[in-house]
Amino acid sequence: LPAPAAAMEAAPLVSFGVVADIQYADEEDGCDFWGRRRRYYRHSLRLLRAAVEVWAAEQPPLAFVVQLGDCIDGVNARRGAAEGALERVLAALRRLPVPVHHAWGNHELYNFCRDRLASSGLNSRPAPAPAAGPPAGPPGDCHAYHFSPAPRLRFVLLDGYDLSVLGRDPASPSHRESLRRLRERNPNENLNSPAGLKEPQFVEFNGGFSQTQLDWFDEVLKFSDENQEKVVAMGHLPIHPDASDKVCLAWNYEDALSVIHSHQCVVCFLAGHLHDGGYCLDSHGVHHLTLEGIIETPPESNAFGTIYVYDDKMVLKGRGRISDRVMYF
Ligand SMILES: Nc1ncnc2c1ncn2[C@@H]1O[C@H](COP(=O)(O)OP(=O)(O)O)[C@@H](O)[C@H]1O
Repeated sequence: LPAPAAAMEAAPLVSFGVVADIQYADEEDGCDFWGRRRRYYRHSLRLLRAAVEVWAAEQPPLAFVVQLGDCIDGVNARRGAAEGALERVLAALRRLPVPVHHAWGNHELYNFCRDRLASSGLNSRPAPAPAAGPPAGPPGDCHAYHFSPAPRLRFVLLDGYDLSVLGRDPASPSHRESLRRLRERNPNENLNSPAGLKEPQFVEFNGGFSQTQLDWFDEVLKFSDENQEKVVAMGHLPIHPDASDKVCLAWNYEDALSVIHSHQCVVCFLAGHLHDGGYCLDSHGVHHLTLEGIIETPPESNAFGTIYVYDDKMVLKGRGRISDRVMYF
């Protein structure tokens, strides 16, 4: 901003850091499934540390950071390196004096079962639960919750792998139900393949939202509507086709969108998963921002951002291959 405009800009209600798909592993560079995109497994930790340095120096200080999932890569599981890799990522983030909210992605679930995630540093559900307002989260082991960092502003973290064949005991009813849903729409022998599917998001590396989670989400948004709050919702998986490719969406993204669209309060949905990033303003005025992933970012660049929330807009200051963006409400 030119100086006079900058001087007129009021302080933000809150500012926070965002980062997606770090996918750290102490491994040589690799590539994506198609062999087209390089994945910088080892450098990703250096890029995260550089992000943390920038965030830590920000004035006014950030209120929190959102890590949108896939913080370590599935290759760690095959090498018995999951715990060590996670500890390195969490240690980098611990240099920040603010809380970090962690979405759980497919790569967390390649490395850990949900019980282990719940007892790890990736369980970011605040304790104790808020005294007033809607329930802190849905019942069960879903990693979804809400918090209010400033008056009239609420953040809701959703768990897109609540319905999933990843991270749950294959003998559990929830795994069986998820596998049934997946097979119903994906007849491929390799359930990671979207080949020939009418709904290409029905692959094993995605997941969905249970009705229990959607009902809870609806209850939170009802409370926010009644209290004139603005809501930023977020999760690993994108929920709008115009902010994603056809494959990388949550299985039942339409259900999450209908909950959002039946309320006034949601202004933005933040996601990761799609390493190329994406953005759209949907038909109901909700901004869908999918962040570029660190893992496919060359070591000389970076991919993280800071979002400043004002009464009438959110301003994304992107670093490296993430662009600046102003999102009006
Ligand atoms: N088109 C596809 N057909 C079959 N398997 C696929 C396809 N795309 C991805 N996969 C497999 O699905 C898993 C997740 O894909 P990947 O691209 O690594 O996801 P992420 O972007 O979350 O790292 C990998 O095991 C990958 O080999």
